[in-house]
Amino acid sequence: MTMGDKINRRTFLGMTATGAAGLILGDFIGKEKHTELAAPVTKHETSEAETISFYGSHQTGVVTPQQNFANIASFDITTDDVKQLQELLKTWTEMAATLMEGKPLAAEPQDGKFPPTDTGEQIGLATGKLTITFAVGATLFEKEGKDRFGLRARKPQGLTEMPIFHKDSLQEQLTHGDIVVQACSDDPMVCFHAIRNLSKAARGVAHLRWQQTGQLGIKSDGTKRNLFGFKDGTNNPALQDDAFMNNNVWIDGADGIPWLTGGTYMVVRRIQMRIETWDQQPFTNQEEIMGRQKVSGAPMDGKSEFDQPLFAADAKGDKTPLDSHIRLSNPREGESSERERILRRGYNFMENLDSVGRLNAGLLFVCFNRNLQTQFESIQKRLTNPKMPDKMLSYTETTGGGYYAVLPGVTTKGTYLGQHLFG
Ligand SMILES: C=CC1=C(C)c2cc3[nH]c(cc4nc(cc5[nH]c(cc1n2)c(C)c5CCC(=O)O)C(CCC(=O)O)=C4C)c(C)c3C=C
Ligand SMILES: [Fe+2]
Repeated sequence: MTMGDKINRRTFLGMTATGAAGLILGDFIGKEKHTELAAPVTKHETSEAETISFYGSHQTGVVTPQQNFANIASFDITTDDVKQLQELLKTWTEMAATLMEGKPLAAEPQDGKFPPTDTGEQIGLATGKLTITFAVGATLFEKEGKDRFGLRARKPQGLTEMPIFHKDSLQEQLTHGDIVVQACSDDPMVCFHAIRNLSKAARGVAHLRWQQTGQLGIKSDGTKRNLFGFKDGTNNPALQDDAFMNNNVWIDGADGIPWLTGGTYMVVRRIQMRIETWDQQPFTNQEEIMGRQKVSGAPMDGKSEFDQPLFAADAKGDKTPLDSHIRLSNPREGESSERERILRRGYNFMENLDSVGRLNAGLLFVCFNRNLQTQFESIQKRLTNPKMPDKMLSYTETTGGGYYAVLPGVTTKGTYLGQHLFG
């Protein structure tokens, strides 16, 4: 192929897969792509172990071992033309596959008279196991009573806008959105680059509604800690536990939403933590609030982190307070507790001071589950029950987030994210 040859989407994917050449994705949207073969580019130095394939029956970024950094961005669709929405999803599919491979979106320089296609700040960086996960909110199907894209009948019954729970302080500009994109990598620049370029490609069709970065401690072995200083994730299900994922995370034919088979539901909550107040609590109070020992992560009645706590039915001689976070999150009442279990995948956030000089920091809580109402909401309602709320609620305030349906994975090159939604 020579310079200036036209290539179609399938050729494009074939070429990026073999790393044959750099490409111009063109203006991405609304026009036929002027994908031309440009000068060969230096291949990014990415080792096999550092890149994750975009393709598969489930999207990545759910059961993928957690990378150290995240950038979650929520978009509002600004067009009411369903074709433009489909075109955006096609473009994002190609871009995500390319970005996750560690390839540039185009070989630069192109025509110097135009802005570059790829913004370039990732050049020379490894992908850091970049994953990009796409999910849709309830408003994509219906907004203010309007069937925007002819998709109303396809809305999963359980996919609502995230309700306001007791003590929530949701801010409109930090909440909901039509499509959410989660980029995770061991390099924060790579996350930013992904979101920035997806957003740039969406110009005129979708715009950013909110975005939130998050991070974990980098060089720690074992369970990472949250900003209250506790190990967070100890009793998360094992990522290799396929039986758990099939029962509690992945949506299948039995859920009666064929276009969502292979997907899951994602909950995002931007939870502000009242760090200064927490830091004044005595050590033992902190442990009683959480229901775990702070240094080791062991249960109150255990010795090491992965010991299982024993909750006595009558709470006599029981060392884990009834209103502690872990006891309310998981009362361990047999089968019903097992069915409720979720997969958590959150990150810490630390930003500038707030308007009254407090540390603006907290937990970007993310979880995945197969049923929003019988899993996440059931747990959340116990934690926020005004009769016996989670003690930790006095030190947290949720300001944003949303409910989203994670689209099934893309199995075949040439097909695109959410394709079955329109079928
Ligand atoms: C509704 C779901 C949950 C929210 C919201 C939530 C917020 C939140 N959690 C912590 C810190 C910890 N959580 C821990 C355990 C835990 N949390 C939830 C659910 C929510 N947490 C569950 C289901 C569990 C597992 C309970 C169990 O099975 O034992 C822990 C303990 C260690 C662990 O198992 O991960 C900590 C610590 C914070 C700081 C927070 C909001 C700011
Ligand atoms: Fe928790």
